[in-house]
Amino acid sequence: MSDTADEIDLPYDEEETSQQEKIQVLEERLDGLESRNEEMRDKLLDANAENNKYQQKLERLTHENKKLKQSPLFVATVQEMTDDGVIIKQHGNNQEALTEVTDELREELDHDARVAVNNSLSIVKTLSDETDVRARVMEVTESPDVSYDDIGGLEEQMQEVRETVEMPLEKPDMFRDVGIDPPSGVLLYGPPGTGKTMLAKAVANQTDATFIKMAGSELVHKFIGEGAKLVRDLFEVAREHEPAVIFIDEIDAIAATRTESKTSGDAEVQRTMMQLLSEMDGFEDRGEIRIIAATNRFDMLDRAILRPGRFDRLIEVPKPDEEGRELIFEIHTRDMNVADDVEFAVLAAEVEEASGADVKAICTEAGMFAIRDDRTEIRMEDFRAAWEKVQAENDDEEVSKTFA
Ligand SMILES: Nc1ncnc2c1ncn2[C@@H]1O[C@H](COP(=O)(O)OP(=O)(O)OP(=O)(O)O)[C@@H](O)[C@H]1O
Repeated sequence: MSDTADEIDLPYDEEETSQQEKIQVLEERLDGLESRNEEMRDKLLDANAENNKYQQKLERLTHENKKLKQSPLFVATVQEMTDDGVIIKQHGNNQEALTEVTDELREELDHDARVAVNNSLSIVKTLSDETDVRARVMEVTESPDVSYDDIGGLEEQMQEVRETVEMPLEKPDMFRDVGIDPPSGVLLYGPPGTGKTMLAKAVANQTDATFIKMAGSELVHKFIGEGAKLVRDLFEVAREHEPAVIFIDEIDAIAATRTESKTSGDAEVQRTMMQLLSEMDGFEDRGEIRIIAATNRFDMLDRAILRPGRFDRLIEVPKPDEEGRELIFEIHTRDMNVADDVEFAVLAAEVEEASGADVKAICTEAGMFAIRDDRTEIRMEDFRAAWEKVQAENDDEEVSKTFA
């Protein structure tokens, strides 16, 4: 292609063509070039979008890869510092071991120091104090910013959570006067991304309670040997923060049906679950603490945790129906600049099988599509393209879970 005006090959004979003809020919050429330019620009945008998609995929896979490579650490306490190395005692199984350390690490260590060790019992890092581990697995929010208005399509579930968690916190006297015990624990079960965490946060917000969240999988997989102790800590932190709502996510990780195998991992899980049950059983005068647990794997739960006095109120949180999806679209687009032609009822019908979390992702992605197209208004086509993208991402996640 020519870069300078001198090099341009003119589509007419300079001498013989009239001025009028020249203008016409040049205008035609300009039109052609403009439309080519437009085409190239579209292609470039598509390529950029594609590039973005692969970039995101790459990031996700890199993250997944990193997660897979991180093996869990065990917690131990330093018993003795000897010339031959450091004697540590593992939590959980109380096994002692002699391990070598570098001079730098030795300086940081002391008798009774808590350390994290890897599979071969080498010290990986020192844990400064108890709150360190606590902070890693416990999320404490004085006042979560989710209200019932932010939840779409779970009317019945909201009603039930309000009766079983909110009422006992707000009107404990009523239960006493009537002479019944409020339900001990409430178990929310259903597919991922359907609003279980939101429900627990909203009830804490409504009752001005502190929201304390712990994920079952972190309890048993992050710091092996600490599970039971962390459960004790969890209830202690709740007592310190009354009124409080304890939310145990992925409870199946600590309360899965007992397996026959007696691996140390299983024993650890058992100990953690026993601690949870004993905290709940011995929690007669629970005061202003309510417990909500959540799971995506109801089928895997050990029935022991569902006995009366434990998680004895079960609430199913399903994927939203069409009406629910429409409400969730409305909630998540409250602050978005949506074009007049966008009809959430139509979209809700189209995004069959979408969870609440999917609908939220669609709204954010639709906004991204508008930005990419240099627009500030989000159109119907953006939402549709976003649904395609969210579906593709969900499929990718399924694949990486299968290979994990
Ligand atoms: N019913 C809903 N109404 C409004 N937003 C929702 C709803 N369900 C999910 N969402 C959106 O999806 C996000 C994830 O939902 P949430 O964490 O409550 O799901 P969950 O059921 O606890 O999922 P998981 O089982 O994966 O922990 C929320 O932050 C919210 O933005």
